[in-house]
Amino acid sequence: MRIIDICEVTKPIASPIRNAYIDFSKMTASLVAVVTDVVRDGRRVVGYGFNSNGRYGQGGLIRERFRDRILEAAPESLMSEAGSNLDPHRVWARMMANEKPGGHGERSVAVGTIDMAVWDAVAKIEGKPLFRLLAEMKGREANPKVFVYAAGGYYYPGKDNSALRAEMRSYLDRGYTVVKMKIGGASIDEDRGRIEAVLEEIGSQAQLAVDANGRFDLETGIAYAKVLRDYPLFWYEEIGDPLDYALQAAISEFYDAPMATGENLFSHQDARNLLRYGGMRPDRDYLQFDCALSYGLVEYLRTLDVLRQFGWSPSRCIPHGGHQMSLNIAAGLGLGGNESYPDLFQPYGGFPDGVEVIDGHILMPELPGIGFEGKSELIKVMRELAE
Ligand SMILES: O=C([O-])CC(=O)C(=O)O
Ligand SMILES: [Mg+2]
Repeated sequence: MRIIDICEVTKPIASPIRNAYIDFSKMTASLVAVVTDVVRDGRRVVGYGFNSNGRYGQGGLIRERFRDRILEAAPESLMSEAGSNLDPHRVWARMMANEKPGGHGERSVAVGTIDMAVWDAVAKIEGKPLFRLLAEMKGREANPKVFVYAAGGYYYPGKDNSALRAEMRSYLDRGYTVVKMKIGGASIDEDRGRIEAVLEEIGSQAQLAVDANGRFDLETGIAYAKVLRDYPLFWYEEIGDPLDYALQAAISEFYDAPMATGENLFSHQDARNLLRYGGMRPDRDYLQFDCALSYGLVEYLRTLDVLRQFGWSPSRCIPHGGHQMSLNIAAGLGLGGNESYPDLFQPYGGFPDGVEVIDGHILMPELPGIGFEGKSELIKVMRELAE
């Protein structure tokens, strides 16, 4: 068997929203297909992947470097020992040949996107859901019930507190028990009003997480911590620059309740530095590394090894990104859950058709691969690329 082609297309996922750092008016994502010569159920096996929101499409890097490295490799050098499937670790090593360490830039997004497609193909060739394959690989029991929370609460032109409340209410109506909103894109007084409006709306039906998207300096992060600690928040997310571990550690002196960060750390080395120097607490804080932005699942497995070395449980991980890849990792490897954007970044995010959120959890359907074939709007776009 072999990979016969790798296709990429850069697609818009633009919307008029903004967080404290960026707007999404020009946001794009790369969609990738890894085309194999394997046939299952009368159909060519094609693995699909895409990067999650927040970083832009990576067509340049994919087409100029990573695609060709894979296609130029001897097919048997990318296969498992048994020769019956691709070995994602070997494909990964091939992609990263002649790449220096450190300074991860956005090549981690390009590699993560292709890596997602490789895992999708591998699980389809095995004829199993990826989460079942991952659990088998690690000798553990899969748990198809996954916690998900609703991310939104963006700043939006003309959006007032009643619109924000209505948005959050709609998430509760759809079964979510944790909702997230943005902070740091307005004055602290305005944000306080927004938070109080949402807390009044959700009452005891749900919990609220807030996300500063790395906007704050130490002084502002502490000022917000002093306001936020009066509320029963689910977490206080990405307070300062993602690579400023000393800032993260300093905030923990002002904020006892859970904090979350990691969506902009793109390697297991960066994750290790966060755990070494960031003052994050394994009994309450959350880690949001997103494989689709950070060299894929091959690298995420290394990150999970780092967590173990530092005494962290995988259940403290609730990845950023709202994609089905992380749902599979959560169900297969025991993560604490996954993000979800009920109204954004479609058709890429979300769940297979018919999957409902009940009491803050979904049940993974038994679909081969990552499960994209179960989401009709998504698979339609994917097949336009390669089938
Ligand atoms: O607004 C964004 O860039 C997305 C984000 O931080 C999140 O989902 O946590
Ligand atoms: Mg975030």
